[in-house]
Amino acid sequence: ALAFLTRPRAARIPLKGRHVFITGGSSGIGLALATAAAREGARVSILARNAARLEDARAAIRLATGLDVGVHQADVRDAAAVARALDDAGPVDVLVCNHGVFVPQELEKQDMEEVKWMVDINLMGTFHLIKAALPAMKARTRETSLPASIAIMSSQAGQVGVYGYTAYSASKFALTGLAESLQHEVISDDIHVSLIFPPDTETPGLVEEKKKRPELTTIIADSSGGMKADDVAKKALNGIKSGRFIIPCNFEGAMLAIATSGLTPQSSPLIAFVEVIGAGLMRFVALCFQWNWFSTIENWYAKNKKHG
Ligand SMILES: NC(=O)C1=CN([C@@H]2O[C@H](COP(=O)(O)OP(=O)(O)OC[C@H]3O[C@@H](n4cnc5c(N)ncnc54)[C@H](OP(=O)(O)O)[C@@H]3O)[C@@H](O)[C@H]2O)C=CC1
Ligand SMILES: CCCCCCCCCCCCCCCC(=O)[C@@H](N)CO
Repeated sequence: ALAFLTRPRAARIPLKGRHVFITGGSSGIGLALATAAAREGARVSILARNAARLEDARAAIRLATGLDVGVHQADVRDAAAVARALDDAGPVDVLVCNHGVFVPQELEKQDMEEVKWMVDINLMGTFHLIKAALPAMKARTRETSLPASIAIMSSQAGQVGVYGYTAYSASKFALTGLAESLQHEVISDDIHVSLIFPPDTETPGLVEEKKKRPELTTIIADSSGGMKADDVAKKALNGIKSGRFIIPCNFEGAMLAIATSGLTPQSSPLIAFVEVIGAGLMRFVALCFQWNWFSTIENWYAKNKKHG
């Protein structure tokens, strides 16, 4: 019955010879994705703000793969600059909206400027990219009769709210609403939307984040095992190629995906089966995690005498 029910229908999205456009491709997970996609024979373009870091990334990818990637300098907050970059790059087959910023802080202590900055880049930047890329992507799937992909980098903090991440989690949860609605709108063009949910991942961004991260944020985030950027990139590309809507990256991520499966699209009958069977059990496991997190917060505040 699930094999009949699951929608959208399963797809195989080839990468070889196709144009993969990756934002935030100059660092961390984006750089790992660009390198892996180039290795798979894709034509890769990367976009970021800092020109020097883009050139360093291009050199690193050439060193690792012997292949050249296209670089585009733009701020995703600037819709016109994003449109120009996509125009220069040419029609895209696989759009990876990976750029992102994160500064954890209790909302009470965080400036509204910083909240807006995270939402503008993580959420509005993704809107700018999709708006600019979509017309040419649609024309291209009609032309080539090959399925295309729009992949969006979320985070496990986009599946569950975490102490210190009010702004960041809000920006990432919002991407789920965007992605679910968008999948309805683009399925008839054979475009498959993916949401990627990594745990803490060793990147230059994480090194910066850890300098400021509240202790409780780190304790709760440590509930999920850390990963290397190359491993996240591998999981992400496999998920994109299989046209998966939800792409978890580690074991905790697989549990989170079941616990939060709700009304998400699902093209795999096998995973749908695990979701149907696992839902009740994973809700129980989730309650145990929340019990543990609230106990930790309570004890931490008791110890540090920081009651509001
Ligand atoms: N590392 C982690 O622990 C996790 C990361 N993620 C998500 O993965 C993604 C990548 O993270 P990570 O690799 O750690 O990040 P890094 O900080 O290492 O890299 C971020 C990339 O995004 C680019 N970028 C940032 N702001 C903009 C902007 N306004 N316009 C264009 N490009 C921009 C950066 O280039 P430049 O600064 O030059 O613009 C850089 O290439 C993010 O969306 C993040 O939220 C999710 C879960 C865990
Ligand atoms: C049903 C049972 C579920 C059990 C597992 C729960 C684990 C949740 C941990 C949340 C971790 C959030 C990490 C955010 C990383 C990130 O995005 C920042 N580093 C910024 O980039």
